[in-house]
Order: sequence, then structure tokens, then C-alpha cells
Amino acid sequence: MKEIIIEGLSKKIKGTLILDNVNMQMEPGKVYGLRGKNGCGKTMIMRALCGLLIPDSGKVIIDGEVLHRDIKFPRSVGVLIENPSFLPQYTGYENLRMLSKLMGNISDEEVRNAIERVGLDPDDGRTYRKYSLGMKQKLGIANAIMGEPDLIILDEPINALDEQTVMSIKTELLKLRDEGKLIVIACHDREELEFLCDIIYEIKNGTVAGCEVIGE
Ligand SMILES: Nc1ncnc2c1ncn2[C@@H]1O[C@H](COP(=O)(O)OP(=O)(O)OP(=O)(O)O)[C@@H](O)[C@H]1O
Repeated sequence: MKEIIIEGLSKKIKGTLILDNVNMQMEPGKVYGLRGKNGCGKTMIMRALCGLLIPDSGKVIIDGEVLHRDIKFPRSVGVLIENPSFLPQYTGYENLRMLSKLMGNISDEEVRNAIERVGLDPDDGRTYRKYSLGMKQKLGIANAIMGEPDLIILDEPINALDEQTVMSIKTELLKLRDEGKLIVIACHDREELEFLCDIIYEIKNGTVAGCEVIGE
């Protein structure tokens, strides 16, 4: 992937303008942060990015291909938005393995690798039902990064995690960035975002109110 352009994206739901002329540009090898108050539209922008929200006007262009015109979804994308629906009676590994089979080209080794990268044990025999909140969150991240997609979209990924886990997840995300992935992350915590991101978009009332380049 070479670039993503979000151009004049607007969306009304039940008469309310949720996205209002959103414009952004993103390139691989960088982490982009979305920051803003509850309800400002971060999740909606992420949904639009991965093809889950059809805009009323404007478009998302990924390497020249327009979402919903040329392609339905980005060609290589991993997503964590809200609670993923894993099956409670299966282990974390079994859940991801089933999903990897649906997606096609992800090997069992890559599934194990993703689980290890977030600090879980692929051989853990506990079913998802028995997972703690943090473990569930980690499995959601593992699901988003397995197979190392070009585009990784994470909505509040470190919310439920303890300090040590947050640190190791951040390290993994920065590794993925350095491998050339494009990562988009929404987070309330300003410090966490500043640590992780190369560029932070400030979202206000469904539109981009500012753009900060970190480290400059
Ligand atoms: N299904 C829906 N129908 C109508 N309005 C919705 C729907 N889903 C979200 N909204 C509205 O869209 C706006 C943007 O929501 P969004 O979830 O993108 O916010 P957010 O920035 O991700 O917030 P948070 O930080 O709380 O996750 C909010 O005003 C919300 O009330």
C-alpha cells in the first residue's frame, strides 16, 4: 500500500451530521492517531476507512481505488472496533484460527505468532468465556494484526490493559510500523497517543479540527 486519501467525507445518520467534510492523508510506515471527545466521530471515521460505513458524500481512496466503487474493503486490513464477536466455547487460538481460515491466506504459524505478540499463550487451554477483560482485549488486537495486514485499525486498543501490557503492545505496534504498516489508532489518552503516533488528527464535531506532527 502506498497511500490513503480521505476526501470530503460526510455522513448523516437520522438527520444528524456525524461526519462533516473529513479530509485526511495517510501513508505506510506511520502511526496516525485520532483524538477527540466521546462522540466526536473517531469510530465513524475508522468504520469508513475499513469499508463498514458508506458515506453520503466524499470518498476513501486506497492506492487509487475508491471504497464502495472499485473495492468493497481495503485489500489487506486488520480491524479492532468495539467488541469482536469471538465464540465463548473455544480457546483464543481456536477462535483466531477459525477466522484465519475464513480470511484465507493466513497460516497457523502466523495465528500463533500474532497471539504471542500480544502476550497471550496460543497453547492456553482456557476458553474465551474464561478470559479476563484484558485477555479479551489482547485477543482482539491479535486478531487485527494476524497475517500482518498493510492497514491496521485499532479503536481504543489499550483501554482495558495494565501498564506492563500497554508497554508491550506499544512496542509491537511500533515494530509493525517500522515494518511498513499503516496504523490508525483512536485513544483518549493524550500521552499514549503522543508516544505512539507520528501524526495526530484532532477530531471535533465530526470533522478534522487540527493535525499535529509529533516530534517536530
Ligand atoms: N447507529 C447510530 N445511529 C445514530 N447515531 C450514531 C450511531 N452510532 C453513532 N452515532 C453517533 O455518531 C457520533 C459519532 O460517534 P462515534 O462512535 O464515531 O464517536 P467516537 O468519537 O468514537 O466516541 P467515543 O470516544 O465515545 O468512542 C455520536 O454523536 C454518536 O451518537
